[in-house]
Amino acid sequence: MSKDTSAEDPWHSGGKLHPVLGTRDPQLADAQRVWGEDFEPVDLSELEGADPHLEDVGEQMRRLRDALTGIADSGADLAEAAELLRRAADIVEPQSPDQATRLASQWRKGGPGARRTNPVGGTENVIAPPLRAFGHPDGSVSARITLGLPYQGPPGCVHGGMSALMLDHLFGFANHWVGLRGMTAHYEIDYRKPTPLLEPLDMKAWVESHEGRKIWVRATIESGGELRVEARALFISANVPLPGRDATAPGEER
Ligand SMILES: CCCCCCCCCC(=O)SCCNC(=O)CCNC(=O)[C@H](O)C(C)(C)COP(=O)(O)OP(=O)(O)OC[C@H]1O[C@@H](n2cnc3c(N)ncnc32)[C@H](O)[C@@H]1OP(=O)(O)O
Repeated sequence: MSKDTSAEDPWHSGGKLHPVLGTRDPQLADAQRVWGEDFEPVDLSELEGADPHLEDVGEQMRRLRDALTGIADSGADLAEAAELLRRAADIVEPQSPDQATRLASQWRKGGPGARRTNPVGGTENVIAPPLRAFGHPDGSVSARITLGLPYQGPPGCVHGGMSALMLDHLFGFANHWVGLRGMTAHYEIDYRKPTPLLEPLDMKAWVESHEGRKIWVRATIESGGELRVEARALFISANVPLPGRDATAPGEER
C-alpha cells in the first residue's frame, strides 16, 4: 500500500490536501488514469542522519544563521561568538577531506548522494531551510515551511529565486514519488502575490503527465490560503555521470 505520511505533519491531519486555489487538485483516481491501476507512490521517507554530531552542528549553524541576519543595528556584542566560531572552524577544517574526495564519497555505491546535503532539504547544509517533503496517495507531494530573514528579497517577502529553488526541488520529489526521475529542462514561474517571510508557506507539486523521456510537472505556493506562486516545468529523464565513478551504471544514478 502507499505510505500515508499525513500523521507526521499537522497541516496534513486527516490526510486531506489543502485545496489549491485556481489549480486542479489531482486525486488518486487521476493518478491511476495516468500511471495505471497499479499506481503506488514510492516511499519518500527521510534518510537516517549519518552522525548525530553532524546533525547537531547543522542545527546550531542554522540557529546562528537566523539569529545573525539583520542583527547589525541591535548593539549585540559578537566578539566571543566570533572567537568560538573561529575555534570551531579550526577543529573541523583539518579533519575535512578535500571537496572532490567528499563529493566522490557521497556518490559511492549505496551512498546518500545529495539527500542530506542539498541546498533545499539537506539537514547537513546550513543554507538549506531545510524543507521536508511529504508524499500523498494522490501522487502529489507537499511541504510546509516558514522562512526567516536570510531568505528575504522584496521587503518582508521571500526572494523569488528562493521560491523557484524550493519548487524545483519539490518537482524532483514529485517525480521520485511516482517512480520517475529527470532533470529540469524548461521551467516557468508566475509570481501571483508577494510571498511573505515569517508566515507558513504551503507548497505542493505533482506530475501532470509524462510521455517517453518527458515529464510535465506543476507546483504551487500558498500562504494564508492565497495562491502566491505557480510553476510549471518540463523534466527530461537523463543519466548524469556520477562523481568519482568512471561511468553511470544503469540504476545507479542516485
Ligand atoms: C528525491 C530527489 C530530490 C532531488 C530533487 C532535485 C531536483 C533538482 C532539479 C534540478 O535542479 S536539475 C538541474 C538543472 N537542469 C539541468 O542542468 C539540465 C541541463 N540540460 C541537459 O542536461 C539537457 O538539455 C537534457 C538532459 C535536459 C536534455 O538533453 P538530451 O540531449 O538528453 O535531450 P534532447 O535535447 O535530445 O531532448 C529530448 C527531448 O526533450 C525536448 N527538450 C529538451 N529540452 C527542452 C526544453 N528546454 N524545452 C522544451 N523541450 C525540450 C527536446 O526537444 C526533445 O524532444 P523530442 O524527443 O520530441 O524531439
